[in-house]
Amino acid sequence: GGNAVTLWARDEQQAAAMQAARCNQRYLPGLAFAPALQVVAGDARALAASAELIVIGTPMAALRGMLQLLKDSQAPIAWLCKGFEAGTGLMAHEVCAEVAPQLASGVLSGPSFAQEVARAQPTALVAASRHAPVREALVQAFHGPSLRVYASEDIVGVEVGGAVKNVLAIATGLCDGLQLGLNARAALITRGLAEMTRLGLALGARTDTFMGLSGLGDLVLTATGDLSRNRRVGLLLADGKSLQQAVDSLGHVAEGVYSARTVVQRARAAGVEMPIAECVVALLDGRLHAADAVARLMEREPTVERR
Ligand SMILES: NC(=O)C1=CN([C@@H]2O[C@H](COP(=O)(O)OP(=O)(O)OC[C@H]3O[C@@H](n4cnc5c(N)ncnc54)[C@H](O)[C@@H]3O)[C@@H](O)[C@H]2O)C=CC1
Ligand SMILES: O=C(CO)COP(=O)(O)O
Repeated sequence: GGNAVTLWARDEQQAAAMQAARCNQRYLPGLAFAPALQVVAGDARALAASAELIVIGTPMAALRGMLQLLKDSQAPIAWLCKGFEAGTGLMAHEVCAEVAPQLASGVLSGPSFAQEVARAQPTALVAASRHAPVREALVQAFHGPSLRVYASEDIVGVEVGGAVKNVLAIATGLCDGLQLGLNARAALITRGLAEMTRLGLALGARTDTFMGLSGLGDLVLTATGDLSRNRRVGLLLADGKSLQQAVDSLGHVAEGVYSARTVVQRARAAGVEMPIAECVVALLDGRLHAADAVARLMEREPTVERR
């Protein structure tokens, strides 16, 4: 978008290699950096002091540490993480409220495989924050010819959508790997969306958010798109790989593996039924075989169709 961007990396050697090659060989090979992008390592706090907008692009597990590092920043700050924090079960904005409540913060989320965004393929995102200046800064910085950025005040809904769709993508990967059929996949996505919505409403989200980019949008993308790491975990498990083998063979983070338990724990605490997510956790824990998971879901009592 013509903005001057500084990419800070924690690994000095990696930063120097990217700056020299003008490319991220490991994650986005063959895609040249824009001239306005500079890659650095070193003192992140000092760098943040002169930033107009800060974006944290790490897995959920690193968010707390990054917020601690950047907690004195004056600039609006947003994260890209999709998950609930393992151990605490907190959403990203709740982690921020614990670590740095004074920050003007938010999340940029929605259906967006990094490879496609980097190739400037058309993509739509949602910038969610309770602070109007953060929403405005994100739209102004990222909205452009290949990226539409919609604003939302419903950060709870957007973060629940981003976390739960990863768990459901593992389920649909399993479903497709076991060749259960297209009907089964459509059923999983639809009833999964109902689970996501129920949890979101219990945590204070708005219903319409789940019909939006970070709900239905990201669920459809991740559950059906083979670029998804979470979907690939499901496919590998269906192929008989252990969870460790599946995670090792990805070489990238699959957030659903780490947030599935916390999603289910928060649902139980809120009195929300999430049978598909419960099956994913039982599968990941090795307490259930895939074939038994199918039977468990199909043998549930008949009920009315509702959220
Ligand atoms: N890759 C994708 O297509 C998309 C990813 N996301 C979300 O963005 C988040 C990050 O995903 P990826 O970039 O794919 O993950 P990744 O595993 O590639 O990690 C991103 C970067 O964070 C760095 N990092 C890890 N731990 C760190 C720490 N403690 N301190 C500083 N840096 C650290 C890694 O070295 C890496 O360079 C996840 O929550 C994911 O769900 C959201 C949309 C699309
Ligand atoms: O969140 C994503 C796309 O919106 C990326 O999904 P995976 O983490 O499953 O690759």
